[in-house]
Amino acid sequence: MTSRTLYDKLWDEHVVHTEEDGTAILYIDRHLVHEVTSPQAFEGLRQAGRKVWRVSSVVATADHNTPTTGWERGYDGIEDPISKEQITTLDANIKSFGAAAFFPFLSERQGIVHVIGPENGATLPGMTVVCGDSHTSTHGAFGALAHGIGTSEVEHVMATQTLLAKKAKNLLIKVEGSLRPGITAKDIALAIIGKIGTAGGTGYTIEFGGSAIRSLSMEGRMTLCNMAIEAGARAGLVAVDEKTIEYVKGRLLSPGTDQVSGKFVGGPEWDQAVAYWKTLHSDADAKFDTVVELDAASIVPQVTWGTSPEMVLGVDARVPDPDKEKDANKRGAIERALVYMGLEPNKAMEDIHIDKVFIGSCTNSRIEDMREAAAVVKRLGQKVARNVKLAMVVPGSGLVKAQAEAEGLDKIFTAAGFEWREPGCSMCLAMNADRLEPGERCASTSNRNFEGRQGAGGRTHLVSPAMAAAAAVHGHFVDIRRFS
Ligand SMILES: CC(C)[C@H](C(=O)O)[C@@H](O)C(=O)O
Ligand code: SF4
Repeated sequence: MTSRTLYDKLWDEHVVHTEEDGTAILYIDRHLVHEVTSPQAFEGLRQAGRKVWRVSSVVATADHNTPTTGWERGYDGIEDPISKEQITTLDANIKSFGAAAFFPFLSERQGIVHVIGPENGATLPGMTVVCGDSHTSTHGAFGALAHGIGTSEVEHVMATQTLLAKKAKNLLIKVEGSLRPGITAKDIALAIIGKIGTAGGTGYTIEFGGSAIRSLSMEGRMTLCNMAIEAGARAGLVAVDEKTIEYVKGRLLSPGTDQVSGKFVGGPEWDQAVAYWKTLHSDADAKFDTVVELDAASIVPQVTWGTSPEMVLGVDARVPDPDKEKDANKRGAIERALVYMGLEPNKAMEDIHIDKVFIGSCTNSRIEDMREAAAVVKRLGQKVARNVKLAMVVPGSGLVKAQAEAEGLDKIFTAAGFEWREPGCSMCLAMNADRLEPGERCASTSNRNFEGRQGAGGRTHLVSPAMAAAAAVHGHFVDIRRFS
């Protein structure tokens, strides 16, 4: 057999039929569902008198609209009536259509869909994973073919367990060498987008490879694949290795987990799965359509200065000067971004003062992110700076929250003046009570810095959790390498 990339293997394993023009029908193994993109899909099924084709493929949670405070008041704590309706509609839909697992608002395992999927073993290597959400690329960290779909496709998958798709091209992004102290997966992701641009991955499935990627934890790999979509690719992938298998072992829905005790017991199903998972890597001589290489040691802490993730520089740089840009289109884009962001050309990134800090989102709200941010706060030993009106830490799920609390991380945050919130998408996007006011500037660990993303007129700077924590304490961006 000819050599294949990991993407080729996953594709071949799931393709049911291919038309002459390349349109294919893909079988879908896992369907993750949240409250924003599912109501119309369920309504469509209802109107057509259809059922969900494979209920056991559905795992659902509420995340975008859930409040991050006031949980003691239960559903009454959801102030916004539209948010409340979305959340209760999901409850009702899952009740009538069913699911393999549902982690509703207020439940212990509730959280951001891209955090709870892997955490509960709903995401497994070799699966096709879809969700009506662009950051479904996150799950590719497990060697799963995972991408976001639209609401009409959500209904299509529910009705047929398949998706119409066209095969993308193969792009290998190879990051070799060792990261410098203080540099994280978030910095790799932003550095990649800075290099290839937000359209660099368009039409491709990206496989992230190289020694620096292999050295990343599963959390780091998820951060990286999460942002594949911001690089223009619908899916990102990392090959399966021992870390992948170790992470999956003993998770709620993983094979080999005893459903009564919730403990790992193993058995033939697990052994067979592991044997298959070990084949989930690109063959040594597999051909990629494009290869991009980065040197890990050259990556510095990244901070976005503009209104697109590709408008990013090292924290040791200065805000770009449009007058130095020869290309008229690029110059115009820089000028517009600087006006929106309220920034002067040539200002040192370290001199940018902030009003709010948001540590959370499906990019950076896992336990490792909480640990990294808390470690910085602890090391600096100071409180949140006076000019910072609000610094909030929002764990990605109830389980992350519980784990962080068991480790005492919440105490480190609250003692320093951070707010420790309930899990959800929170201030990543303005769909719930957490948002920026017009003109407010935020150091955010999320993945999008578009105009108005965190609230109308809000100004977002994307950074790693460590950089966000350091910025909270100093009141402006600082080079985390000085404390690492
Ligand atoms: C609400 C949802 C459809 C959206 C997405 O697709 O990504 C959101 O999660 C986002 O991050 O913008
Ligand atoms: S945390 Fe942000 S990016 Fe992730 S799913 Fe929620 S809104 Fe989308």
